Amino acid sequence: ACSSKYVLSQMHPMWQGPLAVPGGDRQSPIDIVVRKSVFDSELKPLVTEYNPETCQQIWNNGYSFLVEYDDTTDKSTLKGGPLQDKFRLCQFHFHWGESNAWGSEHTVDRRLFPAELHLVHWNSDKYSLFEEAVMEDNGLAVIGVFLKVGKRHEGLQKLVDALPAIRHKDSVVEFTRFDPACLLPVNIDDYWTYHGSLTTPPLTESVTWIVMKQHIEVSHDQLAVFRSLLFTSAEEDVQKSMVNNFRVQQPLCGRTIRSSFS
Ligand SMILES: NS(=O)(=O)c1ccc(S(=O)(=O)NCc2cccs2)s1
Ligand SMILES: [Zn+2]
Repeated sequence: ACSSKYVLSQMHPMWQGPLAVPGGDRQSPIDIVVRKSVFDSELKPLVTEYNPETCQQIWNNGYSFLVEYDDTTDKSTLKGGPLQDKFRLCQFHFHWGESNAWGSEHTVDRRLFPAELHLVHWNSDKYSLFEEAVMEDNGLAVIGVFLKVGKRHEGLQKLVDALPAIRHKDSVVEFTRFDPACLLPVNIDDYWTYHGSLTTPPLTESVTWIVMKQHIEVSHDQLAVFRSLLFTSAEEDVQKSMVNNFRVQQPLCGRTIRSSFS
């Protein structure tokens, strides 16, 4: 539906359906067909400068859980790679399945991963607020990292231990001194990049996606704690497990996916 002319309810509970956006021809997520990606030697290495002191809170927004950073100054930033400007980290979150067989939003040659991390940044050279940047063409940059089930991720455990306190939608707890760099793979020089959108409402087509080729490993038990979260708030009488919070894949619509590696 590259030029769909309709949009279903933006409050579609699970956005699982073919939630289309008027004229949406650069929607996310997509399948990354490796042999169709184009090596671009002009792509630079990514430069992340994250300051753990800007970490503020962790909360359940009813779609995922988010770790939010103070983005009132350029303290935690991303530049380089495909980016012309400096981008400020505002939050990171994950998408995962009810089983280890699926859960990621992007796929690589149709391969699904059990989960996917998104580090969300906005263009602080051009805009003064995230809310502005989210509506603009080159407003956002999101780093995607695939998760595989294997050995325990020591850096992730601090975050896993905070999850029981935010089981219900709209619960929030203070969360400080967390360095998101510990969640990046060893090699961040190899990535795919393409122009796409947010994968949840408002679905705006303002994202430069940077999807890492190398995954990180987390343990089965760590991922099980993600699944203990709930979509529903404490007041609701029917509680629903927060699982399968990924969007269905969207048409490429002729877009080119570039790779930083040959
Ligand atoms: N999956 S994604 O990175 O394309 C984003 C979608 C919406 C985002 S948001 O920054 O507007 N926050 C709201 C959020 C909703 C769900 C998780 S976060 S980020
Ligand atoms: Zn996401």
